[in-house]
Amino acid sequence: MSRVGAADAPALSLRGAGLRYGEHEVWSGLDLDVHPGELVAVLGPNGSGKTSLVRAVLGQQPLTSGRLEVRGRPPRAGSSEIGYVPQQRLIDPMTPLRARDLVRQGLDGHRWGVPLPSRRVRARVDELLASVGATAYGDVPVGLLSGGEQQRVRVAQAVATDPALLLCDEPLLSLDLAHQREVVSVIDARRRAGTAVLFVTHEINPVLDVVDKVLYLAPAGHRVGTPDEVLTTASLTELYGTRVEVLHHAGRVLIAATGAQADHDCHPGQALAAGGAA
Ligand SMILES: Nc1ncnc2c1ncn2[C@@H]1O[C@H](COP(=O)(O)OP(=O)(O)OP(=O)(O)O)[C@@H](O)[C@H]1O
Repeated sequence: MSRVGAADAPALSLRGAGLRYGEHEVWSGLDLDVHPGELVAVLGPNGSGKTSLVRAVLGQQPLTSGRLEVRGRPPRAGSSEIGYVPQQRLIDPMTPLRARDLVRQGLDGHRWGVPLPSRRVRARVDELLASVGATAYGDVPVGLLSGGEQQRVRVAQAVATDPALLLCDEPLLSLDLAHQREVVSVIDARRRAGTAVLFVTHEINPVLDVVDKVLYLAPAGHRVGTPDEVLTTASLTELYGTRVEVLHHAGRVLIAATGAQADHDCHPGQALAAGGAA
């Protein structure tokens, strides 16, 4: 995997970051850098704090300790330096917006004052639609598109301002394998062009070929490293505090929870079926 600018200053940096809600510590002591051209997957069971991390990066949730910086500055809600791809949720078929209108919102959403001339906007929207392979359905009402097509359009919307950091919050949920592959390849194209990507997911396998590092959040702590370092029986057994088996088969990672506590925390059926991150 060639990495564009791993030597450059990180687009996202966390140092000793911690978050708690009242007495409930979600995570603490988190150190993580995501450089331009890197893709970091955030994995972990339900309730491990993945969404809380996304909200912290978006500037919606203050840390309780440590530091979080986007391009060297504290995060700001609504920053054009962050592109956000939300969880896949089907858009109502009656929504009166075309795909290109949604993408245009990505351009206008951060902009104050004089609007861009409409010819330039149209050209930029066309370019963005083309970059995610959505030219053919740019004029189709977005609610009539398939889940995968909608997700491509959301990626185009998220990268409209050419953000330094692309934050993807379980963008593959409820997509079939073919659509998962397509959406991952669209996101990976941005990554290869130098965008830093933080990709929250329940399943590592759809992104295994493009991931540089993994942040695994778990009940007994967290770990950052390459997939080979983090997704091992020893490492996950330690993180869950109970026996977890990691198997590699046909280029996929299969995670099987065997202890009673892990059965509760890891959703082993999903993990075994989907090669998920427990
Ligand atoms: N605003 C809040 N106030 C209090 N507790 C919260 C708040 N938001 C989240 N939590 C708790 O913090 C923990 C982490 O939640 P979070 O939603 O970040 O986890 P998650 O890994 O995204 O979970 P899932 O995979 O189920 O979406 C959970 O125990 C949750 O109940």
